[in-house]
Amino acid sequence: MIQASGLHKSYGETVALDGVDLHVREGEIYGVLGRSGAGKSTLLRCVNLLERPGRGTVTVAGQELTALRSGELNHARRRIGMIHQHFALLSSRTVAANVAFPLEVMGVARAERERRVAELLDLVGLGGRGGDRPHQLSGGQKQRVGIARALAGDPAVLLSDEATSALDPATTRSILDLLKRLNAELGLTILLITHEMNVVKSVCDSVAIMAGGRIEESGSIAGLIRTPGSRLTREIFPLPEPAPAGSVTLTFTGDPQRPVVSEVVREFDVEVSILGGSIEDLAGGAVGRLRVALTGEAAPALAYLRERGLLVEVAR
Ligand SMILES: Nc1ncnc2c1ncn2[C@@H]1O[C@H](COP(=O)(O)OP(=O)(O)OP(=O)(O)O)[C@@H](O)[C@H]1O
Repeated sequence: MIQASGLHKSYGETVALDGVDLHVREGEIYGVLGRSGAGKSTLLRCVNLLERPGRGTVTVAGQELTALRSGELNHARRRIGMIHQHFALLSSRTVAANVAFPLEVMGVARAERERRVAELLDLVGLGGRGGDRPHQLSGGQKQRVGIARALAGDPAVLLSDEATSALDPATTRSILDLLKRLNAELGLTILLITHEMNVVKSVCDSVAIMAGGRIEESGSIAGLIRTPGSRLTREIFPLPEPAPAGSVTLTFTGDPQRPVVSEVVREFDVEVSILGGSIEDLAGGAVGRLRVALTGEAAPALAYLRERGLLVEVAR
């Protein structure tokens, strides 16, 4: 649904994007995670061509945006909604008039506009609040207005620029739940940028980790969790690094209740000491990571664990 290839962008001497490739599949929630200055906002602005990349191409919903002239580009951008950290609402307009704004720009007739605005406000849980002004709303409600406005043009893709960074944890949760529901019910593809691992953990199907204008690691979360040495896994499950020589780190997906450790102790001549670990609920299900020291006949026990689908990493 979104394909960016070889994106470069510089501001004077500062290289903000240094050869970025991004592939977001239709219907997924894709997170771009990175610290301040990593290049996330620049990447997002290049995806809808608010910023023109110095090199590289961007294709959204089958249309190569980098090949379009400005008139055609404005039209193509209707398929791309965007929400912002500080909501970007017009304070002089009512909630309904904020949501109606893109429809006015598109030339949608008044009766149809009113019908659509009422429908969008219901969709985001703000039915009946159309007459309010933005200052009468909480931060979470303002972001709901931002989401309704972004959906007004019936976009194929929603871009989210740190949409929950200004919100408290409970409100963040409710906005993430709303995005997840819109993704499931409307089939909306969502590309979000964030510096918060919690956002990635709770809603994303795929992720790209950015640093210094480059993507260091990307892919589906389920796939990265099963990739030896994955940085994402290390960041979600922080264990002391480097792992002590000879220690074994086990990553398991699926049923966290399954007694794999007691199984190996029972089946093999080994003893297991637990050095650390945790279990996390990710969007795709529970994942656990456990660091252990094995004494005795370790090799057949490790083979047994691998056969059961665990990722087994032995520190040298
Ligand atoms: N308009 C601009 N003019 C000059 N430099 C810029 C501009 N926009 C971004 N940069 C620089 O490009 C680099 C990447 O910035 P960008 O805003 O994309 O990072 P980010 O990961 O989104 O960080 P943040 O979360 O702080 O916005 C930074 O060094 C930044 O200073």
